[in-house]
Amino acid sequence: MLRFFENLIDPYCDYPAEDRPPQRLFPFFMGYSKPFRGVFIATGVMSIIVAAIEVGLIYYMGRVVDLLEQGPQVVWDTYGAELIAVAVFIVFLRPILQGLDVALINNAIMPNFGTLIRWRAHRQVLRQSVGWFENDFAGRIANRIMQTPPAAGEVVFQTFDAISFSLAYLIGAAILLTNADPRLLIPLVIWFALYLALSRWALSRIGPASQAASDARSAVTGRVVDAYTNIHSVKMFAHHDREELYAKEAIEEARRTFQIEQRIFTVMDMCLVALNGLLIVGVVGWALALWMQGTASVGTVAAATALTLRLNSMTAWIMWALSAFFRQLGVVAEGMQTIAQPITLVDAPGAKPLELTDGRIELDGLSHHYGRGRGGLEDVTLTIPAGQKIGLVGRSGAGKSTLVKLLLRFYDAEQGRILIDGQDITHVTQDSLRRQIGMVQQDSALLHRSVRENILYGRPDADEAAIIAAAHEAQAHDFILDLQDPEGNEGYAARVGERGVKLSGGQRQRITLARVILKDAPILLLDEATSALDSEVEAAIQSTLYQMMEGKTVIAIAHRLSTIAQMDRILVLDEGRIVEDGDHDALLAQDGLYAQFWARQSGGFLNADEDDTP
Ligand SMILES: Nc1ncnc2c1ncn2[C@@H]1O[C@H](COP(=O)(O)OP(=O)(O)OP(=O)(O)O)[C@@H](O)[C@H]1O
Repeated sequence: MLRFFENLIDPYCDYPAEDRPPQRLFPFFMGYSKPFRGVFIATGVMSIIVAAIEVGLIYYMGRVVDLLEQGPQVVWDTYGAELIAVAVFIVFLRPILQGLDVALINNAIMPNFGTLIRWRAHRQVLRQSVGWFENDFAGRIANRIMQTPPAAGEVVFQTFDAISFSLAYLIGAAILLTNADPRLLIPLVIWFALYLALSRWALSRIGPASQAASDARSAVTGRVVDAYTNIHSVKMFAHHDREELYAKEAIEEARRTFQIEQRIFTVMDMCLVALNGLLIVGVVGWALALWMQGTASVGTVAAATALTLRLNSMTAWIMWALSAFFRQLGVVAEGMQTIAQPITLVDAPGAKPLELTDGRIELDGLSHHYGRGRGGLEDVTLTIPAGQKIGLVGRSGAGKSTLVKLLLRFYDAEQGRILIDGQDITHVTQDSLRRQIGMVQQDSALLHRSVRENILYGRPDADEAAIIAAAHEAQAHDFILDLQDPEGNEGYAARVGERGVKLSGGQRQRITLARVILKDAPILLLDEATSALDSEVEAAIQSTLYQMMEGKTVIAIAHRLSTIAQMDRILVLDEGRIVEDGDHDALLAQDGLYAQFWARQSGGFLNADEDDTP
């Protein structure tokens, strides 16, 4: 039966992905929880019914006390049927109604609400640009994705479990006291006013305090994960102490912000106990006084006492629930800093897929400085005819990788445009653009999955024979067969470790090469594609690469000039500008930067950090 409630909402149901999600908490929350609206309403109604039953029971207890005055025989003869009906209600109907309420909260809302938020948040974040990820810690982003859904779930839970229930209970209590004697309402109203004032005081502080505490916790995760992912650097430079200190700063900040949050709770708890004391003395004392004057029955005193004692235990719970509500709202607000960020690099409205006919690339006045006013690329204008093979050289930081990343639209160029076969790349869909481009990078990180899955990333529908053929071409097949991971998976099924750390740099590079071979895209970008290989493997791969380049437009970045000397055309970049353009012989004859690089290479390496300005 509970499965019915569990399946009431599909957390993975379709929804329009928003490039600019609402920036304010309430609209954001409402937007995310749209599929739950019906269930929320049903739960709210059920909570009110359950609270009404609770108040009704107390009222009935008072009535029973009053009835007892009439003697056993009269009570049984006159009210026997009524008592049996109430008993049947309490034993059978009440558990069903309360069970419905609990099942809606526990089974329909709780597991699905957090899942929905986590799923949508992850999808939203995954759509962010490369630049967006470069500006934050992966650990902090992950932490927000992880801690926001349970916090949002808690907010909803408290709303229905505590807040709506207690409101309904309070109203019921007021009605009951008024019925018994309207004067009994006075202490309740005074108490409620003071209680509201206390809540306001506490809640105005809890929200910001918990947001700060949550922010500090995310910062701890960011720093800690940063150290773990860069554990090689930490060990190599023997920087344990520094890393400890770096993390400790964040941990201490988390402690400090948590302390501030906890202070509010302590003060709040103390005030609450005092307030409740007032309530008990006020209502029960007044009821007793009324009874002494003969204007209230014993039953009224009993019901008023039971009600206040119940309110007394409930207020602590409500206050706790309210503070949990606002504390978790603070966590959600903090998570929104990541989840609700607008996606700045999006497909243009009505963008069509890139239609690649020849593979001609044009750069028109392209400038990009990563928002800093310098560095990157400076006014690059260039036409690469279809099928031309370009070698791109220049010192470190000259802007070579920037050019390649702009071509892939990892960033939107600050000025100028890029056309592929006459189509501006900002006007076509990003997916179609990247599908037409194969890229092998200098820093070839792999996904922590099997070798097979990593190679398949290039073309998910490829069959086993195609995977193996690609691995053969990339000179990777033999070493892949020897791989084994700690779980005992071997060969193509072996997992490669986070970012591929369990493989050598050359092995990683060959697997990324295999996946680009499998992808077989008409435009090929090679950013130091063979930099991690020994010369024997590199020689073998060079011939594969030349085969791969057949009929494709290619841009290859290399510091080892021998690997690009045979390209159709070589471009020299310096401080973001193209300063030389021609084939190997022409550039040598020009006797400029390229000739200097070539002359300085011993065994084919460009000493890129030296100042070799002509
Ligand atoms: N994500 C980024 N944010 C800000 N600045 C960046 C970013 N990436 C690169 N840069 C800056 O842009 C300039 C060009 O960098 P780029 O990576 O394009 O150089 P490169 O020629 O490829 O260097 P290398 O040969 O060392 O790979 C550098 O000054 C670099 O600091």
